[in-house]
Amino acid sequence: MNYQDCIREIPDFPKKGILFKDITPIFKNPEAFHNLIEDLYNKVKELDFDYIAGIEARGFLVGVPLALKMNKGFIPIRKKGKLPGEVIRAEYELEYGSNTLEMHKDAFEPGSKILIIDDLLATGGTVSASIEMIENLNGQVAGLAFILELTFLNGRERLSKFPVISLIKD
Ligand SMILES: O=P(O)(O)OC[C@H]1O[C@H](OP(=O)(O)OP(=O)(O)O)[C@H](O)[C@@H]1O
Ligand SMILES: Nc1ncnc2[nH]cnc12
Repeated sequence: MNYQDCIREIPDFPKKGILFKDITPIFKNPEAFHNLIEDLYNKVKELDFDYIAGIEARGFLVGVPLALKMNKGFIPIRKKGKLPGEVIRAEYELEYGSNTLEMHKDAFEPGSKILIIDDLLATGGTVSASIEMIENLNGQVAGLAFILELTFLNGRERLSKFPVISLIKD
């Protein structure tokens, strides 16, 4: 089964007016899940990076299997209050609200090259907060990869400094 056919749309979630793209059916179908990770792998394999950073929660679903396949370390970027060590934080706005993300200050060695992974690019607020934290910790952002890009929200425009990969544009 193609992962492209496993994304369903749920209107008015989590707020009225938002058309929510639900990726959960991909992970229920091993063939679709496999195809997804294979496609992502083929798109990012030319990039030069040391670690994959995944954004909680849906970024973990794709970041962890990809990191394992590519023999790279995985770094979690989490919502506030979840990481136990010393953290750096960044506040941000997204398509349907605002929040705070955190990373461990010692998550990677200064100068490391990091590929950021998330499931979906909407306004780009979430990934921009992640870039800000990585750069403040003296990391180099090697690229940004997503399953799905909502092009009408123009998130890509604020990310023009970096290679941006998305498997599906909507
Ligand atoms: O480009 P943006 O407008 O910032 O939106 C994209 C973000 O929104 C969703 O996360 P959400 O905060 O809903 O969290 P979840 O992954 O924990 O469900 C999605 O997984 C991205 O991280
Ligand atoms: N429309 C949407 N569907 C799923 N996740 C999202 N994150 C931000 N906007 C979203």
